[in-house]
Amino acid sequence: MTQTDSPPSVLERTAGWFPSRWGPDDEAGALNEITPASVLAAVSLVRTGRVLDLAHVLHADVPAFPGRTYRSYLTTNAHHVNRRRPDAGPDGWGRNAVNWVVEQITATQQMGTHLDALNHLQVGDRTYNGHRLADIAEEHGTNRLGVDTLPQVVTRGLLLDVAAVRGVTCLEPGDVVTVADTEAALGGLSVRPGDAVLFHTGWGRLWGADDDRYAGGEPGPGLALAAWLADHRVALTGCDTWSYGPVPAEDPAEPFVVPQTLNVRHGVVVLENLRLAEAADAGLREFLLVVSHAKLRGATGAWITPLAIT
Ligand SMILES: N[C@@H](CC(=O)c1ccccc1NC=O)C(=O)O
Repeated sequence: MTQTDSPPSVLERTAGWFPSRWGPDDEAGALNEITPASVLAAVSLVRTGRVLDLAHVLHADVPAFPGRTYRSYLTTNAHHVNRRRPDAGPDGWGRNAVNWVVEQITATQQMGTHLDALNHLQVGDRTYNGHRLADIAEEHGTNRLGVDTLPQVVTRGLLLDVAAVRGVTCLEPGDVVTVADTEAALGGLSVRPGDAVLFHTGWGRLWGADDDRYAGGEPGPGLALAAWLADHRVALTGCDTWSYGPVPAEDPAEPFVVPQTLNVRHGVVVLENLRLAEAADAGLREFLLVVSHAKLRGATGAWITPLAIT
């Protein structure tokens, strides 16, 4: 957009996007592509019994987008209170001296390894399936498209090692992952409806090693690849980066347009901050993927620990 262009209206920008292919009331988006038959096919990929954990550990200092926070406070008060109960022994409650500790967590969602719900991103005020934020916002979250409305995921996963295809340890911030990279990384494999396509860019190697660089930008799938993934009817996709798609964006006038288009237009669910280096180093390519998320009512996302099972 040059200074003389006026941006398209939300109506123009989203023309033809709603209702989604799964109907106006759908809240599952492209996760509808996962069927009992595709789950069975995915399960048949399990041969070795190896389980790879694709999540990072979450704590207060992990890299994140400004405004997102996670704090955890341990409370040990029960140790004191239990000793003062009428039936306490000298060391705790009861003859068995039971005590406990529990932490209080204050946090935004969108921290650590997580899944974005289809209410997280909008074009103007429009979400997936065209809902207006003004109509779905409640005190606690949204009354549609919250993460609790997304099905839990068991599907075929593909890990595409873009860093290896490019012959680098790590792509650079703003590097655009292309359809050609994807086809090269696929080798003989093909993408099927309902698949989860995960991209290893090497960026995740910075997590905990150079968090400022990690959070300062990222490589990622470009808009053409996002369209290709939607055409191939993938259910979900994710990267070893804090968002999804290149930052800086391909067109600086369109920040975060890749996850925005995947969510709002195509209903494709995005996973972020995946821990993929170990899996890439192990040569992981095609596997059973299990992604279960906490059913937080109306929330914009949820922590996940994706499991790749071979
Ligand atoms: N989901 C993360 C990071 C992210 O992806 C993001 C951050 C700011 C604006 C748009 C984002 N796109 C989400 O898919 C977050 O919202 O903090």
